[in-house]
Amino acid sequence: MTDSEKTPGGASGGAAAGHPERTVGHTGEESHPPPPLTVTDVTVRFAGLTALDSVSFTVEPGSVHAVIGPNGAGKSTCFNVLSGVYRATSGSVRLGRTELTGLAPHRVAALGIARTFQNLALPPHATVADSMLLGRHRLTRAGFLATGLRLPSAAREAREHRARVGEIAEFVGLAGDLDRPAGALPYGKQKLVELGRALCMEPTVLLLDEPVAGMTADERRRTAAVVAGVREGLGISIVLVEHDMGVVMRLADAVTVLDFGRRIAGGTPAQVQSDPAVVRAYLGESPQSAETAANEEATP
Ligand SMILES: Nc1ncnc2c1ncn2[C@@H]1O[C@H](COP(=O)(O)OP(=O)(O)OP(=O)(O)O)[C@@H](O)[C@H]1O
Repeated sequence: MTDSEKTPGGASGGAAAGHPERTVGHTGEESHPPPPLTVTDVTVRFAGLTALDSVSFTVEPGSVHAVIGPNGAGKSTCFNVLSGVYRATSGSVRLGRTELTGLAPHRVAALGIARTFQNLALPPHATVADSMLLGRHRLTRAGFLATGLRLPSAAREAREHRARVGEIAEFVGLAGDLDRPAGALPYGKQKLVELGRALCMEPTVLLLDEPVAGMTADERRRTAAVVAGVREGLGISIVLVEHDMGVVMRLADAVTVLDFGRRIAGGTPAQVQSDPAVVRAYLGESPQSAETAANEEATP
């Protein structure tokens, strides 16, 4: 991956111009590298079917970690365990020293793990700004009463949140769309609104569920550039479940490969790309042709 590919506004993207300063969070405090996200021996069983079988991997701080595998490999199950939607039958998921296993999704989110959805989950008539403001909910300090009574403190806080939404909108390339209904935007931009809403939570870990699924080639490139920019500019750890091998190869620092619920390989994109077990399971081709195919997909 070249530097330009990693940066929004670079050759492959042109998505976003301004990075919000990494040190300027909603609190104005200095941000620290996120703790590692450690998945240890996670098993998930559904009525006799083992969807995940003792899977372990670590998402290193500030890295993009892709989870890939053929259909039914267990990627979505893994994603759902990380976001708290599914409870692991056994094993553990930790953010630093904090155990996440068994926490409800809103508790996981409150710990700074934001997610996007494979299918769009935007309020249909809300503007882009209001949709993104939803992501600020957990950071809102003014209580119901202060907001309802329109106290100056609540008004000031609301202004600060809107300003931050503006910065993040610029970062993901939506600055010109803030007042438009999110539902009226092209699909690729709606997905960026979702990404922006997740970033508005000021997460330390971002879980992306097939972020480029259903996009045109141009939208894929723009979105990949934004994701690369998030990693570069904000230092957030990113877990990426994605079918598009080109995007995975371009964005990921590390890849975990699942097949029939088992982790069959892990390493850098180059390592897994030439791993015979991966080629057999995932690509079903000879290592030579698999590598060629992935390289071709990675070429914009
Ligand atoms: N809620 C559930 N109840 C029963 N079985 C499930 C459930 N969710 C997933 N499975 C099964 O677990 C296995 C793994 O599914 P999962 O959706 O995690 O795979 P995946 O890698 O995300 O597949 P795809 O790429 O097709 O989305 C599959 O056999 C699937 O049918």
